[in-house]
Amino acid sequence: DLSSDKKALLDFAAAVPHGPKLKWGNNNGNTSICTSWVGIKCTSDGTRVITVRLPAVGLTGPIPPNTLGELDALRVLSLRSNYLNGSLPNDLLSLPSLRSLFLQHNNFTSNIPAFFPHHLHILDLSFNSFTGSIPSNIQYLTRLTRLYLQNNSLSGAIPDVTFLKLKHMNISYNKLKGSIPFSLQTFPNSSFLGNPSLCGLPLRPCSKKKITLWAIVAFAIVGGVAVILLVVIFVFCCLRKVGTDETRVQIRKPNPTGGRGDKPRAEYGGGVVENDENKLVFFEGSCYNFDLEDLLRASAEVIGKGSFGTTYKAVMGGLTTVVVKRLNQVVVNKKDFEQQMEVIERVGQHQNVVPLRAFFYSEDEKLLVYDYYAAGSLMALLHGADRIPFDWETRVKIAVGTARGIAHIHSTGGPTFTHGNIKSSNILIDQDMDGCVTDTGLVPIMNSLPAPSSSQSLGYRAPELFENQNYSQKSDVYSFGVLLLELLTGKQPIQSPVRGHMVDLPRWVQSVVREEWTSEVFDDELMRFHNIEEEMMQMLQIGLGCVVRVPENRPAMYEVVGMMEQVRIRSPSD
Ligand SMILES: Nc1ncnc2c1ncn2[C@@H]1O[C@H](COP(=O)(O)OP(=O)(O)OP(=O)(O)O)[C@@H](O)[C@H]1O
Repeated sequence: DLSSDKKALLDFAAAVPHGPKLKWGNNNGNTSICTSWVGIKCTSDGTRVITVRLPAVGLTGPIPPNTLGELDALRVLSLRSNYLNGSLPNDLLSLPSLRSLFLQHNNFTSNIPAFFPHHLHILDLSFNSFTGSIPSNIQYLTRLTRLYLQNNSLSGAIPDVTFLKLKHMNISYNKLKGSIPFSLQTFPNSSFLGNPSLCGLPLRPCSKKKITLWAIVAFAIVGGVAVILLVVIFVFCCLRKVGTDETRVQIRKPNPTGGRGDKPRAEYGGGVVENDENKLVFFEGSCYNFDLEDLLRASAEVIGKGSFGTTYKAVMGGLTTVVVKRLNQVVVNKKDFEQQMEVIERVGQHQNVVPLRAFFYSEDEKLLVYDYYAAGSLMALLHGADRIPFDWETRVKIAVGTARGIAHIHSTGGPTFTHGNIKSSNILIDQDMDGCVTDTGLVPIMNSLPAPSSSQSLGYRAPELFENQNYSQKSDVYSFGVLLLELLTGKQPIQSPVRGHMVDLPRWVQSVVREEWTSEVFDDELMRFHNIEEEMMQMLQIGLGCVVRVPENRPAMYEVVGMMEQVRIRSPSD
C-alpha cells in the first residue's frame, strides 16, 4: 500500500546520496507523496506509486536492495543521468508491473542482468559501463519496443533472438563481434556502428572462411555477370559525362605550379598549391590522420550547393568519410580567416554543435573539413523524399538539442556573435538522433548576410533583416522559432501561395484559431501518439514567443532552453 511505498522511497533516499533537488519529507501524511514529492506519480485513486522519475538529481552509488525493488506497482522508473554504479539489485529486476526502465548515463559496471521484468516495453541502459555479453534471455522480453544498449563495454556475439515488437534498437559503440543475426538486419547501420569486429548487414559483409565448390562456381558466374555489368555501366557513365556538368568527381593532386591545368571545375582544391605554408590545419582533438594530398585524391560527391559555397562528401581510402565545404566569396584576408577559424573551433566544443575539424586557406581556395553526419539533416528528416515517420520524442530531443547548441554558440561567442543561418538543413542529426548546429561562424568571413540558398531559406529570416542587415542573437532566436514550428507542424517555412500571396509559417500558425491548433496545426503524424497534446501546445507557445516581430520582445536563447526544459520536467517522456 501507499505507506509501504513511502517507506521504500524514504529508505532509498536515505541510502543513496543525492543533490538538494530531492526534498522528500516524512511529514504531511501519506497523501503528500502523490501530490508534492519530486518525481513521484500515483494511481488515480492515490493508493500506489506507479512512476518514479529522478533524472539528473545527483544520485550517487549503487541502488540498494529492499528500496525501489519494493515498489511492486511501479510502472515507470527513470534514474537517468545520475552517478549510480555497481550492479542492479534482483528485487528491482523482478518488479512485476515495470514497463519502462531508464538507467542511461550512469556508471553501472556489472554484466547486463540475465533477467528483467517480464513486461518491459522500454529498456535503456545506454551510456554506462556494462560489461559481458548481451544475455540471450533478453528474448523473453516479448513486449519490448525499444532497446538501447549503446556506448557500454559489451562484448561477445549478439544472441540470435527475434523481437516481435521491437521498433528501435541501438547497440552501437560496444565491443561486440561476429555476425549480426538475420532478425536484426532490418535496423539501420547507426544501430551497430562502433563495433569494429561486427559484420553482416547492414554493416560490411562477413568474410567467408570455407567456400564449397558450388559456391566457387556460383561466385564465378555472378562475378562474370557483375564484370560485364560494370563495363556496361562504365561505358554508359562515360557517355553521359560528355557534355554534362559532373556531380561526382575524382580529386587529383593539383598542378604543382598552382595552375588549374585540366582539372574539372567542380573539384574542390582547384586553387591549392602544396607547399609548407599551404597545409591543411587540423584542430586539437581531431581524430583524423589524413593530409591535404589524401583529401585532394579522395573520391568526392557534391551533396549540396548552399549560400556559402559547395559541400562535398569525400571518401578517403574507402574508409574515412568527411564533409568538405568549399567556400566562395570569402571577404577576409588569411589572418582574419585564421582568427575566425579559432573562434569557430572554440564555439564548436559542445555536443550540439558540429565541430570544425580542419581548414585550408590559399588565395584561390578556402576549404573547411567537418565530420560526416550519416543520418543527414533535419530538413531531410522532415521533408526528404525517403523520410520515415518521425515520432514526438525524437522531435523534442532534436528541438531541445538544437536550442542548447545555439545557446552555447551565443554564450561562448560573445554578445555580438550570431550564427546567422539557422535553418533545418543546417541542423545535422547525430548517431543519438540529437540535433547539431552546423555552419557556425561563417557569416563574418563571407558577404555579411548569406544570400538565401533557396526560397525556403527566406522563411527563417527575421523581419528586421528585410529592413536592415543588423543581425543580432535575437534574429537567431527568430530563426529557431521558425524551426520549432517546422518540427511541430511538419510544414516548410514558406507555405504555397494562398490567393497569390506567399505565407510564412509563423503567420500561418497565428492565423489558425487556438481551439483548432490540435486538429489543424500539428503534424498529422503526431496524432497517433497519446498524452502529448499538452506538451505540444507548450512547445508551440515557445515557438510563437520566438517569432514575435519586435526583436527585444523575443526571449534570449538560454531562456528558450530553460522554457523547453521546464516543459520536459513537468511532463518528462521517459
Ligand atoms: N557534415 C555534414 N554531414 C552530412 N551532411 C551535411 C554536412 N554538412 C552539410 N550537409 C548537408 O549538405 C547539404 C548542403 O549543405 P550546404 O551547407 O552547402 O547548403 P545548405 O545548408 O542547403 O545551405 P546554406 O549554405 O545556406 O547553409 C545540406 O543538405 C546539408 O544538410
